Amino acid sequence: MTADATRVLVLNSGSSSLKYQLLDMNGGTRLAVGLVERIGEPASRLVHTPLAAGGDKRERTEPMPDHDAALKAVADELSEDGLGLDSPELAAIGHRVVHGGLKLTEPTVIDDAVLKEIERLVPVAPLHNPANLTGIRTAQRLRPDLPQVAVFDTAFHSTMPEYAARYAIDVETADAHRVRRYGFHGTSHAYVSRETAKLLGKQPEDVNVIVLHLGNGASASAVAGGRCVDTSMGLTPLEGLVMGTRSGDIDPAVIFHLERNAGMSSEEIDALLNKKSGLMGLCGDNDMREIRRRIDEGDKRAALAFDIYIHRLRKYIGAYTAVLGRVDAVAFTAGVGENAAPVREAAVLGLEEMGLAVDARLNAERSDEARIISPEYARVVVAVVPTDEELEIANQTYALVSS
Ligand SMILES: Nc1ncnc2c1ncn2[C@@H]1O[C@H](COP(=O)(O)OP(=O)(O)O)[C@@H](O)[C@H]1O
Ligand SMILES: CC(=O)OP(=O)(O)O
Ligand SMILES: [Mg+2]
Repeated sequence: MTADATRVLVLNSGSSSLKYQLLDMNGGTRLAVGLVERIGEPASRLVHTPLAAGGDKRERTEPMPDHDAALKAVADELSEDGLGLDSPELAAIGHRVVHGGLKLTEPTVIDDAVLKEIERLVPVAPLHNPANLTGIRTAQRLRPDLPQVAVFDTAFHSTMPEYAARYAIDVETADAHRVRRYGFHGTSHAYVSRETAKLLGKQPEDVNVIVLHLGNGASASAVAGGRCVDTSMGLTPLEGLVMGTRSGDIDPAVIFHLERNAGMSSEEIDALLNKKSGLMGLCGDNDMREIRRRIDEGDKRAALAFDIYIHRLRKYIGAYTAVLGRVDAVAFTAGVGENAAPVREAAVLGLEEMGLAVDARLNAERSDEARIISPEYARVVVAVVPTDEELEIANQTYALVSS
C-alpha cells in the first residue's frame, strides 16, 4: 500500500443485493454509495450516488444475472466518476462475509485458505456466503494486487457465553459437526450498540442494550457492557425473529413432519423456511411498506402477518430484558427498525411496567440521525439508531491494512 492510498471500497453482498460504499479514510468522507437490487431477476436495478462528484443519483435497470455482473456494473459506474477500481488511491477492498464459523472471528486479509473456509461454510449460510464469495473473487480479478479483507457477521457474537451459544443437544454430535449458535448481523449489532452508548452520553462498558436489527433479515441481540451475551440467530441466519422471507423460530419437528407426511425433500423444506416463509409466506409481501399500506386498506392477511411479526419481536425484548437484568436502552435499526414507526410503537405497547414506552410525536419524526423516541419518564431509553455496516467494515479494513 502506498502512502497516498487512503480509499476503501466496501462490498456488502446480500442474497439478492449488493450494497457498496467508497470511502476516503483520510478524513472519513464518503465518495460514492450505491445499491444493486434484484440480482438474478430480469430487471435488476442499480442506484449509484457519486457523492464526491455532485451527488446526482444515477439509475440503471437491466438484467444482472449474478453478483459478478452486478459488481462489474458497479465498477463501470465508479469509473464514470473517475473513481474506478484501477485507482492507485484504493488501499483495500472490504467485504462483508456473513458466516466465519469458529475460526474466522477477526477482520482477515483474504488468502486461499480463508476463501476455502468461507466456501466450507456455505451450507450454514446458503443465501449469503455464495454471494460473498462471488464478490470477493470478482474483486480479486479486477484488482489482484490489492488486499481484500473479510469482516464477519459472526465475529461480534463469538464471545457469547457457552450457555447461550450451545444448543441443548448431544454434545458429541454437536461438536463433531460444529453445531452451535453463531449469530449474524454482528457488525451492525456492534456498531449500533456503541452508537447507542454515545447517544446516552456513556461508555459502551457502562450500558446494557437490546439491539433490534430489523431489515429483510432480522435479529435481536443482548449487549452487556459492549459484549454480546445473546442473539436470536443461530447456526444459520434462519433462527429467531420473523423476517422478510424466513420463518425464524419454529419447532424443529415441523421439518420431520413435512418430510414424513407431506413428502417434501430437505431441499424443499430449506427453500420453504428461508425463501417462502416470514412475512412473505404469511401474506405474500416481504416489504413492511407494502404490508402497512395493505393494513391501512383493511387487508386481514397483512394485519395478521404484522401481528405475528410483532408478537415474536416482543417475546425477544422480554427474553433479553431477563438475560440482561438491567436494560438501559432498546435500539431499533436497519430498514424496518429505522423507518417503520408502527413497528416500534407496537413492539413496546403496554410495556410501561418494564420501563418501556415510545412518545408518539418523537416516534413519528423522520431523521437520519440517532435519536431517542421514549418519553422523559420512561426508565429505559428507546432509540432509533441507524446502522452503518459499510462504515464499520471500512474502518476495520483500513485499520488492518494500514497497521
Ligand atoms: N420507509 C420504510 N417503511 C417501512 N419499512 C421500510 C421502509 N424502508 C425500508 N423498509 C423495510 O426495510 C427492508 C430492507 O431493510 P434493509 O436493512 O435494507 O435489509 P437488507 O440489508 O436485509 O437487505 C425492506 O424490505 C422493507 O421491509
Ligand atoms: C445474515 C443476514 O440475515 O443478512 P441479511 O439481513 O443481509 O440478509
Ligand atoms: Mg442488511
